[in-house]
Amino acid sequence: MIIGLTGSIASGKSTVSKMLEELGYPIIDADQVARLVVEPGQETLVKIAALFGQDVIKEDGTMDRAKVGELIFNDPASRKSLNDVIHPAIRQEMLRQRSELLEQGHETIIMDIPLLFESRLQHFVDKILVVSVTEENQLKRLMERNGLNEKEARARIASQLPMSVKEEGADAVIYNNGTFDETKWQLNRILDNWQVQLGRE
Ligand SMILES: CC(C)(COP(=O)(O)OP(=O)(O)OC[C@H]1O[C@@H](n2cnc3c(N)ncnc32)[C@H](O)[C@@H]1O)[C@@H](O)C(=O)NCCC(=O)NCCS
Ligand SMILES: Nc1ncnc2c1ncn2[C@@H]1O[C@H](COP(=O)(O)OP(=O)(O)OP(=O)(O)O)[C@@H](O)[C@H]1O
Repeated sequence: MIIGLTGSIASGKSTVSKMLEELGYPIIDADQVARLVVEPGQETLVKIAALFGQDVIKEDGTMDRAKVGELIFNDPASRKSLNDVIHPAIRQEMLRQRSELLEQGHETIIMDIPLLFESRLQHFVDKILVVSVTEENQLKRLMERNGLNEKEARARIASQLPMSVKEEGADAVIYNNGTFDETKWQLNRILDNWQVQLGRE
């Protein structure tokens, strides 16, 4: 079974993904893949520099994530241009990792994809698990974690589909507003319900 783990920015996907990893499930992390495909020497990074200018490449040849973030979270047209260049590369690498894990005999694979709904990738997965959070907690956690002011944090939240739309498309929802233990308890209950097998035991 391929489980798609998604939610909104700072809703707690990485937190839940870590819990799943501790339980022994293999994880494909789209945010990590997004970093891989822009490493120095990658064609995608050259395309991004052509889009936004050499200014977004740091002296050591890596992408200036803060600069690109500032551009794309404040301007839908830039966001679309970046997505058009980077998403095909991310999709290709995620599918490669998925095949590799299936070949290794894993029965359950977690694909942590923040933009699963925005990019219409529902067909990549068998079940969709959404990590939800109230807007108040989301804003507070995002500002704290990324050191953003309220305006910057709101711009990032607004760059994604509303939480309610994602909940509607979910097979199960984790409400991540309480303690970490409460979140873990909800996760375990969902895995029991779905009768998820680890495989390779
Ligand atoms: C814009 C970038 C450079 C900012 O990097 P930064 O290190 O500050 O953030 P990070 O990569 O950890 O992403 C944090 C979160 O931002 C949100 N986010 C990232 N990219 C996008 C996007 N194009 N549209 C909407 N939300 C996004 C996601 O919820 C993600 O989990 C980076 O997010 C990026 O390369 N984005 C494009 C690739 C992408 O769409 N990634 C999302 C998963 S496929
Ligand atoms: N139940 C919780 N109680 C308190 N803080 C939490 C809880 N869950 C997550 N957090 C904190 O909120 C922040 C966002 O969580 P996390 O990084 O897991 O979100 P995410 O959905 O993976 O974010 P992104 O989309 O930006 O990658 C982190 O600093 C995390 O430690």
